[in-house]
Amino acid sequence: MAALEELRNELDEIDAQIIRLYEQRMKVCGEVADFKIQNGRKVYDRTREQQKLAAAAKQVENPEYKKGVQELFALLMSVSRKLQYQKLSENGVLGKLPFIETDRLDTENVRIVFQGVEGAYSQAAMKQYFGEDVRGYHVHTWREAMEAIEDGAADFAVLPIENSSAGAVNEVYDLLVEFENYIVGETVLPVNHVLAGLPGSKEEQIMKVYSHPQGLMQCEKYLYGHAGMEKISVPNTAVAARTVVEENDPTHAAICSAYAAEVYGLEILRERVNDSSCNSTRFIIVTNQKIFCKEARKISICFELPHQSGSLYQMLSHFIYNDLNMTKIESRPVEDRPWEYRFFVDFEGNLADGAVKNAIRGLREEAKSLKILGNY
Ligand SMILES: O=C(O)C(=O)C[C@]1(C(=O)O)C=C[C@@H](O)C=C1
Repeated sequence: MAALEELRNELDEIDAQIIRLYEQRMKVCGEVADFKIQNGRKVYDRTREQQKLAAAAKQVENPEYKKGVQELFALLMSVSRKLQYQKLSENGVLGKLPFIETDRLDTENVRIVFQGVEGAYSQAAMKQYFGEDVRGYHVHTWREAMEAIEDGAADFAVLPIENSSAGAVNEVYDLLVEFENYIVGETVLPVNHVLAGLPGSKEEQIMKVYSHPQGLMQCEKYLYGHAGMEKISVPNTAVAARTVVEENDPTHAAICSAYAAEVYGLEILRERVNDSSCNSTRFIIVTNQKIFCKEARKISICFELPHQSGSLYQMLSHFIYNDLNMTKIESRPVEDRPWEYRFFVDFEGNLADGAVKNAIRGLREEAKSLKILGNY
């Protein structure tokens, strides 16, 4: 058997050839890009790539290596596309993104809509972002808040998108796809729930607990330890507090904020019933204009992918090759297409950055549909 040193020398020689061939290949890819710039052709050619992968597999003698060769070529073509998009970007043919850059958000004399009633966490988030004196009003559902923005009845909506312990607020993700509204800001609100009941009632007496499903989820451990408490979902934590007052029953309580308890004249029976001591909710600020601020640092997009092996991997390569830091990925089922998914990705960057334009161009060509949800 050959010594390791010898085998390594052999590998070094093979690798030197691969490197030379790689350089030759990339040089030709650069020429392909020049041709495409001149002739207005798209960088990504799915049919050609599929043919290439099939042809490469055919040329492999040892069947055990077929898969590896295909993976290698998929990667080579992905790197080739990155180089080509870079060239397109340098030649100014990447086209403008349909978003207008602004110095800062105009938040003077604006009207804000939030879901819930007086005392809702969304209201607290609104005040945290826009200030105590902001003009806000509430609606019953997140959909109504989105409609108010689309119709121009309000300038901004404040919607919860994610909780640190219960995860994504799925319905809001779906509404972002359905409506032509865009994210322009975000704010993270620490969420400390209390158990609140009628004045004079006691924690031991409580048989029914009202809250938003997310509120119940965030207090699962506490509720598990109090098995006698029946959990009842209502549209909002502040609605839960109001319901307790309306029902006027000392065995009923709400999981809500201390502020909601105060607004509805309830007594706090137990502080901090949330499982996590750092429980917090991220709220997004939504408007109907396609705008982004100069100093915006996060981009949210969503896309659907062709139902085929490796398509997500290829999409994600656009972040890697453009050095963009992806901070979050979520998936949601696509309506009426069982087992197909839409992906929601957050990544760091500004829509005016070359690397971002480059990545979005690539993503747009490869995805079945791509929507930029906002830069904030
Ligand atoms: O043939 C092309 O049109 C190319 O751009 C070259 C190439 C490759 O690297 O082989 C790269 C991107 C296309 O999607 C297909 C193939």
